[in-house]
Amino acid sequence: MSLGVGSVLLGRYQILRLIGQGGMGTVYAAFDQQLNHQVAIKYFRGQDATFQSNLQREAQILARLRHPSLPRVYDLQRVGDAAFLIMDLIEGENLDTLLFQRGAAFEPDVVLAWAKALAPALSYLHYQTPPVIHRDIKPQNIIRTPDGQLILVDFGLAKQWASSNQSVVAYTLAYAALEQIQATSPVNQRSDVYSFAATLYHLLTNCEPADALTRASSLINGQPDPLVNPVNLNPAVSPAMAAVLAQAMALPAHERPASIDQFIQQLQQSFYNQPSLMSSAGQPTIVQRPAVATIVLPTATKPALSAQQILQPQVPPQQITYQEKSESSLNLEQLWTFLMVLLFLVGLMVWITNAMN
Ligand SMILES: Nc1ncnc2c1ncn2[C@@H]1O[C@H](COP(=O)(O)OP(=O)(O)OP(=O)(O)O)[C@@H](O)[C@H]1O
Repeated sequence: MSLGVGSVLLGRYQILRLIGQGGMGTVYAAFDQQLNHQVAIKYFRGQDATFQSNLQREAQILARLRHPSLPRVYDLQRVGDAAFLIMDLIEGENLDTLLFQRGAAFEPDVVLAWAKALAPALSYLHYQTPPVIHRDIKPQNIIRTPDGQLILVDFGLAKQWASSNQSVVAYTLAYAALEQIQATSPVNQRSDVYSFAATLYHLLTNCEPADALTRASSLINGQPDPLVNPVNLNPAVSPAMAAVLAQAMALPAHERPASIDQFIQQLQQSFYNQPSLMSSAGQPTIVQRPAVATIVLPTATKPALSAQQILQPQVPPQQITYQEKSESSLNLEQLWTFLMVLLFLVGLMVWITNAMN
């Protein structure tokens, strides 16, 4: 089936351009000639009957969803072994493109604001009955619209059925949780917590995180976890924020925050309670000493320089000597004053005794 630019699909949708191609299908922008508006069409081809009926069931669930940060799904059309999902066309740039254009990591306050804007959409998916798991959260699937809104695209859709098909990769390795890659245990909202944290890690460091499979095999072979501490990649990230990300990217699912809400709460607390070594403007920030106790980096993700070492203020030895010196001279002064007062009192008593005699 030809889906060239200008061709009309299903007697109604004129293909405007190719948006992108993934493991499961191809996404096009099209013009709906019946309703006179633009849509996005995801084209799945060469799928068997089981996949098609699962896709239909899931599309029915997605069509019921209404959230300002999610595209609306309108229709699913099947032609032979191909299927077309019709949904809102989200205009704008995805965060992967924005990161590439910028060529540098985003500031923690910007990433935190984005995370807070996206979290309600993910929670909304997770609170559905049954829960809708996104399964492919990554910078490429988050679009910033021209008015600055963030929209999460490409959610859920039949990826759980695709994962049983060896020829289809229904996730993106760098952001996928271990249980999703290995298909050892059911994917749940904690799997999305992993992918969401991996996405934020990428935005905060401009580096793709080491994938869960590589990390797991390193640990099995007694090697250190290759996941680089984000503090070492971007000093504007605080050690506390890095610790929250590390926890959310824990390889065992049960060690991660139980929900997106919990993760966001922890991330927000880490941002406001624990300053980084550099302010977002690139100026050194004073690091509060008492916060050392709150830093718990899992040993698996310990950086070359531990959080404890980074936070420990380096006091030059001569300063300590100076402080010791000044303290002891203060004691001598007090002793000298005390002796003078004692001498004066003894003299006074001698004078009074003589005067009385
Ligand atoms: N409704 C939409 N509006 C605009 N762009 C979209 C929409 N849905 C998906 N996209 C974009 O289309 C591109 C390709 O998506 P696609 O889902 O094919 O790729 P993928 O996520 O890499 O792989 P997969 O097939 O495993 O989902 C992505 O960059 C995504 O941002």
